[in-house]
Amino acid sequence: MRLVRDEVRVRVPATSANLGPGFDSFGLALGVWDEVTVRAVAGATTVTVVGEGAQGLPDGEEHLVVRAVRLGLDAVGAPQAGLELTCHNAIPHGRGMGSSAAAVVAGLVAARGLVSEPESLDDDAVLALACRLEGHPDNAAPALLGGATVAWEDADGARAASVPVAPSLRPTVLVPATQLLTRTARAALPTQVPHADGAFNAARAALLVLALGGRNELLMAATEDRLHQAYRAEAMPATLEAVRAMREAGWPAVVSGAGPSVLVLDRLDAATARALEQHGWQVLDPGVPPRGAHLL
Ligand SMILES: Nc1ncnc2c1ncn2[C@@H]1O[C@H](COP(=O)(O)OP(=O)(O)OP(=O)(O)O)[C@@H](O)[C@H]1O
Ligand SMILES: N[C@@H](CCO)C(=O)O
Repeated sequence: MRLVRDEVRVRVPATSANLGPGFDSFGLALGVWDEVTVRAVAGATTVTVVGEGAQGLPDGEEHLVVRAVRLGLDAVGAPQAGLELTCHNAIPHGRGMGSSAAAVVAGLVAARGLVSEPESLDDDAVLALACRLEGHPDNAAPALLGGATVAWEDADGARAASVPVAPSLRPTVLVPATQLLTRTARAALPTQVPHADGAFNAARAALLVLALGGRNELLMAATEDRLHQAYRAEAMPATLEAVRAMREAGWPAVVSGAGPSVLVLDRLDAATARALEQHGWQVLDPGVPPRGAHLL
């Protein structure tokens, strides 16, 4: 395998995982995009970040996008090179909007763009590699494929299938100022859950497929969860309180990914959005891109 290009540019969307009952499996692409330019160079690896993460991210080999490019090149037997990265980041970090999965998917799609046989890094291969590096296919799948996805793992690794999304679905994301790392939110989960709660979530997750496809009257029931959100309340009390209040007012609100953002599977009216902004939430109306990460 050879490198056939010395520069590629990749766009990758934010994502929201879980969508309530689909813990570690459902995901939705959101129209907030990071853009990464990767150049293969003779010298040492350098990283320039503009926007989210401009301060505090590694600027060399430890940077997540660099690690993902290298993983992709190694996986197909392509030679490594020095890398010059420029990242224009819009996806907030540590907010439950899939920033780390986006970084990994961007690096792998960049590797696909650099090599002589890009088909050896097809979507199945990229998803499997993304999960080796980042762990969670529920964000990586919609970042790669766009739209809504269900991801699962079998003996061969991570797999994903797309779920039809009605054009009328207009999600809203409420983003707080504070961050919460996924590993902190996962540490709050129990090792076992009641059988009845498993059955409860299985029915809701099945309903969610219908609701995403346009059965809007099912959205409230389809976004109920007993497997993860309540367990995480102590780690993000304001988020769980916002979800509770929104649902009481009739909005299909859930914790976005591992939090602390809130995902509402509906478009808010202006007065509700204004009230939330006054309480410190940034209100996004990102849309659902039907296409995921791609080369520009
Ligand atoms: N674009 C990026 N470039 C490099 N590193 C990143 C990038 N985005 C995220 N990271 C790394 O991932 C960390 C955040 O990952 P984490 O999984 O905790 O949150 P998230 O991906 O934003 O949310 P979630 O997985 O719940 O949707 C950041 O602190 C940073 O170390
Ligand atoms: N399913 C994951 C999403 C975050 O990567 C979680 O809720 O922990």
